[in-house]
Amino acid sequence: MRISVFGTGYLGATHAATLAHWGHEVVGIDVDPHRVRRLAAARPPFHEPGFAELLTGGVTSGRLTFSTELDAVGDADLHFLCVGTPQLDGSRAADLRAVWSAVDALLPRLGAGALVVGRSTVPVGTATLLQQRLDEALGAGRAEVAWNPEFLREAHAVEDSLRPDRLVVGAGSDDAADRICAVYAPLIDAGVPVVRTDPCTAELAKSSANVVLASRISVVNVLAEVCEAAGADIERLTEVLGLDPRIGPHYLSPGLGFGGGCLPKDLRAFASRAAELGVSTAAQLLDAVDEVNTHQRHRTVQLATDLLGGTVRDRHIGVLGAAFKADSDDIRDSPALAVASALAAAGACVTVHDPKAAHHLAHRRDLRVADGIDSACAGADLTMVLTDWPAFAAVDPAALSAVVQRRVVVDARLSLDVERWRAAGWDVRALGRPREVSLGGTEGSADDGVGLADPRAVDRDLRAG
Ligand SMILES: NC(=O)c1ccc[n+]([C@@H]2O[C@H](COP(=O)([O-])OP(=O)(O)OC[C@H]3O[C@@H](n4cnc5c(N)ncnc54)[C@H](O)[C@@H]3O)[C@@H](O)[C@H]2O)c1
Ligand SMILES: O=c1ccn([C@@H]2O[C@H](COP(=O)(O)OP(=O)(O)O[C@H]3O[C@H](CO)[C@@H](O)[C@H](O)[C@H]3O)[C@@H](O)[C@H]2O)c(=O)[nH]1
Repeated sequence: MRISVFGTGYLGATHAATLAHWGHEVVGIDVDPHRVRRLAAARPPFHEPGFAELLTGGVTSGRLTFSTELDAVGDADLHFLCVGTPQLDGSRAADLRAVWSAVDALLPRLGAGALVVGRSTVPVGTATLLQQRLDEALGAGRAEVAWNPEFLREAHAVEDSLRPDRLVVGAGSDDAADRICAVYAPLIDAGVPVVRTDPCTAELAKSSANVVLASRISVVNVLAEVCEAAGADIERLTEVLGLDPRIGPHYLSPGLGFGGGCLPKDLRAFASRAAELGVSTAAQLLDAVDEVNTHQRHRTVQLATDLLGGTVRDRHIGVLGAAFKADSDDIRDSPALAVASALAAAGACVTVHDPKAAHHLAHRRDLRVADGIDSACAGADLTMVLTDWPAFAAVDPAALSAVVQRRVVVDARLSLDVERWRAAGWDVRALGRPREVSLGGTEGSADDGVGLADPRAVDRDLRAG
């Protein structure tokens, strides 16, 4: 099948390469010439495990091309929309300008029977408006709009594309639904469940999933705060919750909360659209989810401040992580970066290390960037693990003791082996974990031996000099 893919970001580039892998002839269209040049040369513009191989396979087969030129769409008669739908400036709503612009660009190229298939995450009702636009411009029945949302996770984009757990096909006609299903024949033959529905339900299927996921994280983080206040342990608590088959063990990790290019903006766009539709209770619930999420960032900054005796000014903080999650270089709405930035704004000397996202920080004047864990933490009064990279969990705390000023770590992703770190003399703090007085304290560490488990002790220490 000859297919065009509009937008070649995390979603579109992965989708285009996956389609070519299945044998389709695919052209990826993007307005960003730099991105297109890289992709055409089989050089991934972002970090995504397995993507380089998939891209190279497609480009070298000749089935996968990229262009900024609309004429490259050629005689493709199925067009996927994978452009960005970020949050609109000054509003919670989604910014759909890229969607409209891609459709306007496509209009003169749509022959009779053309099918435009949305894959971007959009507010419910978008497909209906796009269909109206096509009908007005081309005449009713000439071209059809359908929605086929994508559920891939960054860091797992390739495996999620090659082996999704469901396909949602939202089309107004059986013909359109059949043509979309034909694109995914290898998946359907392999038994991936397909839900055929109308475009509105398909649009909602995607945004609703992200609303549920975001809400689940905020619920867990509320439970973590209660655990902390009550002296209970959130990790044992989520273990118990996960054993209930109605809840399940996945997506229950407490900590710094959700970020990225999807959950935060999709949550807000959903609330905004629901309000437009007159459903005000959605915003009541989802604003609370959003507030709880932001609260995790404030709590983490506050914890750092407390551990440094009430002020972070001129204190050295080694931050491990800038990406919004492990195995990604994406820093969109990254909780890690939000915390690092807030601490720098409060006067701390913040040095950040991230295995893949550091290139995004080159222009930042408020943050120093280190190319390794040791250099990020050299002389640190406080170490903070803000992204769940396995490399951070694998750090040898005894070895790190030699480079830091004080052995105090904030484990904002609850990813460290607490006993091991405590055995090496570290004071380990995490949102949701009971505040244990560290047995080894910081005695014998590179600092002056003041037990940092008690913020008042730090305060005394810092005031003393
Ligand atoms: N990132 C994910 O994991 C993921 C997963 C599922 C769904 N989504 C959804 O997919 C959409 C894209 O997300 P993303 O993360 O890939 O965004 P992105 O910012 O990485 O990529 C968007 C791309 O669209 C291009 N673009 C903008 N206007 C265009 C136009 N008129 N014509 C052609 N290209 C244009 C941009 O230059 C950019 O390369 C969003 O709606 C998002 O919510 C993303
Ligand atoms: O138990 C958890 C799980 C995740 N997170 C955080 O939540 C955010 C989002 O994580 P994840 O969902 O794994 O990554 P995304 O790539 O943003 O994927 C989400 O957003 C995509 C874009 O819409 C959807 O396609 C996916 O299905 C949906 O999981 C990250 O900051 C994670 O650190 C937690 O705090 N606790």
